[in-house]
Amino acid sequence: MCGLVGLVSRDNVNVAPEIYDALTVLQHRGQDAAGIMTCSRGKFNQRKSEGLVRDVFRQQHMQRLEGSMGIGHVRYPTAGSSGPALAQPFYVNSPYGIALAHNGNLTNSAALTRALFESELRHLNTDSDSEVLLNIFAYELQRLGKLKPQPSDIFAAVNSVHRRCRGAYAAVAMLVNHGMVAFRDPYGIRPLVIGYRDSPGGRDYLVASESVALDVVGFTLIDDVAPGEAVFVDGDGVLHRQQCAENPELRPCIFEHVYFARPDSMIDRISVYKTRMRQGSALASKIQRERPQHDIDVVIPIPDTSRTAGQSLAHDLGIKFREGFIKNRYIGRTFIMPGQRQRRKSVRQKLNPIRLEFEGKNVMLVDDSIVRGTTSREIIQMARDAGAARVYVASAAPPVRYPNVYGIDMPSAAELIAHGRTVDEVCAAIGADWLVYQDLDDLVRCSQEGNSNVSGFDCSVFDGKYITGDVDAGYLRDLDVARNDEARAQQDANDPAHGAVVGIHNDR
Ligand SMILES: O=P(O)(O)OC[C@H]1O[C@H](OP(=O)(O)OP(=O)(O)O)[C@H](O)[C@@H]1O
Ligand SMILES: NC(=O)CC[C@H](N)C(=O)O
Ligand SMILES: [Mg+2]
Repeated sequence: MCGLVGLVSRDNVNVAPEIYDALTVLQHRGQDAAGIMTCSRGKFNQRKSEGLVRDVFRQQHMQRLEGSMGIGHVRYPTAGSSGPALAQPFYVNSPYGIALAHNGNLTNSAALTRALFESELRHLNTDSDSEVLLNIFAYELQRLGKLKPQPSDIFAAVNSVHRRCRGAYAAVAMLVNHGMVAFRDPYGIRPLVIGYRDSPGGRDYLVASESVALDVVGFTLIDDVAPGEAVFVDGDGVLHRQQCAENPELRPCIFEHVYFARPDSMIDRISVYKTRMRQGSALASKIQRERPQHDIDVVIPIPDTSRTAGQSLAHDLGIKFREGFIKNRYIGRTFIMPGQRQRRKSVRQKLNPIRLEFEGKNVMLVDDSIVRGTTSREIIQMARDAGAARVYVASAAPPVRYPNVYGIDMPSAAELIAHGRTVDEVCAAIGADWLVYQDLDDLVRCSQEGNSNVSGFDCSVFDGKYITGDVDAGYLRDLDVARNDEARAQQDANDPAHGAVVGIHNDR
């Protein structure tokens, strides 16, 4: 999952500091690389590199990032290699000069790459699907041949993107002298919002992956960008919106509600926080139904994400809720780290038990999800080492059994602990005394209660049904071979530099 931001201001100010602030609250969506591009006096300025937002941008970079229009990105790789060359935004010089930032994952980037190369005579310098998306958009805009593109031209190009690209894409692009456009795939798999702020020079617009980014820089939410819709802020600062897909149908990724998004975000008018509270309540009902005579003494969340669901679970069960694990606030999210060794080590560095909450007690540990099982395995052992009598585990999401192809880095079924295992087998594999999972119907209901107009969600990691209809066994096999942990470690060993940043000057 990546995070993106785009800002156009009518004031004659540099927007880079605000983009920086917005990226810091989207950091949970991607920890590998970060970048900002701005536009001033008909030129792009850029800084992008591997690392966290706070490490990538120094004062000298911020000074160079001049301009009242800009876009930014935090990356969590799901396609291509890691490394500086794949940090975003991406740039093409023609037409107009376009920079683009993307959250999601294209499922037909191999076919599109061939078409771009063989028929459209375009060069791609990386193996990033986001560079593919940018070039498809650029090619479709160039074909229209306008010296000054009108909103209808921008929307026509987005329509062509929808016809050609498959998979998940929320994107923001900036066109030198002509404005900023943001669009969301026809299923709205990844989130995207737009907000405004009135400044002395007129109305400013901000698009972002999550509404928290609007909050932190003082913008008011206008709306979610609808599935298939494009929003375009032209060179005069006027906002245009248009539906650009033939059959849009909102099917947002439910894993955003489970894990990815911040609880203080609203996605498709659904409060992530309230949804997680409902998840805890639904889980409590299941426990009461299935084990009315349980002997749980205390409910302990595995920080951070499960704290919200853990509270309502404990409340509804009428059991004490205790913070039994303290999180080292300087360690990032472990699940989105590359490589299993780093993930396992980080769990130990990140969480430390408070012994007295465990000694002699039957503890129910709550997590939002169990994916590879890295966290639960370690945590259960830590709870036992801290003296717990019995260790029960509850997951606010159902078993994760299928790979994700829409922007979450779970490419390999074999790496998922619940793949091909029954609940009892997972329970044994993680070393718990009892394991209870949320039912998928309940999970969907918890999200839907926030907005009954959302008639369905992409639940592919739980049910193996891929909403874009183009993901078959062959695709999943190829993805597994190319991107499982071992394959990527091998790629890193073969090409540690992952290529150089080609395009715009990006000094250190
Ligand atoms: O089964 P696993 O493969 O370990 O993945 C699942 C775990 O990873 C995530 O935590 P993470 O540390 O990434 O972030 P958090 O602090 O937001 O909970 C998630 O919240 C689970 O705890
Ligand atoms: N998680 C994402 O949204 C990733 C975006 C893009 N597929 C990349 O790998 O850079
Ligand atoms: Mg966690």
